[in-house]
Amino acid sequence: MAEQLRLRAYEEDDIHFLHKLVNDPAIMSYWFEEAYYSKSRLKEIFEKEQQDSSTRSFILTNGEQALGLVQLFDIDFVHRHAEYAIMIDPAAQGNGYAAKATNLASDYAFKVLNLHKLFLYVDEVNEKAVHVYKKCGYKYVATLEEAYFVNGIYHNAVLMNIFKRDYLGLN
Ligand SMILES: CC(=O)SCCNC(=O)CCNC(=O)[C@H](O)C(C)(C)COP(=O)(O)OP(=O)(O)OC[C@H]1O[C@@H](n2cnc3c(N)ncnc32)[C@H](O)[C@@H]1OP(=O)(O)O
Repeated sequence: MAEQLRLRAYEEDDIHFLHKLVNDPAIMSYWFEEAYYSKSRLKEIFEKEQQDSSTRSFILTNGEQALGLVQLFDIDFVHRHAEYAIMIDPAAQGNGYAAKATNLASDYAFKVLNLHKLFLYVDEVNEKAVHVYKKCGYKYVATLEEAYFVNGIYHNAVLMNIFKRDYLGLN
């Protein structure tokens, strides 16, 4: 089947898919989070999100197949910015999906939500992710020294951002 990547709303049924990813330390260490999520906690978070206009959680799909999770969160409709994050199922990694998903999220943020800016924090050692973000137009802003404690040591985080005018070539 030809590749048909899209983002769709994260549904309650996706908890089973997500449960595997958010309990994987190889993923969650790069989200600066503990890989410790029960299904009931994920259900609570899901239900809270349904009442919360500041988050958009998407499942990246190819046809019916779930490939990963993409989030726009802390969406601020006054200042018109949001934070971006992504995780791809390890079974689906290495296929170039991350840049496509990141561009789909930027499309949504800038063309649907009319945001002005997206930003993200990425572990300095996560070179693959940094490469993807640069490829998608994110620019380096600053390094936050020893911002997150991961696997026994403090890691520097890199703050990156992208503006709507640059993404859409409106300059
Ligand atoms: C703001 C945040 O969300 S930061 C946290 C990001 N999430 C994570 O790190 C969680 C765990 N990791 C993942 O989920 C995934 O590995 C992701 C999302 C980081 C990347 O998705 P993948 O499917 O692995 O990568 P994908 O195949 O799409 O692209 C990888 C790109 O990086 C390049 N790459 C791979 N390794 C490296 C490296 N060590 N240094 C630089 N570039 C690299 C590849 O060549 C490819 O680039 P190209 O398309 O220009 O050739």
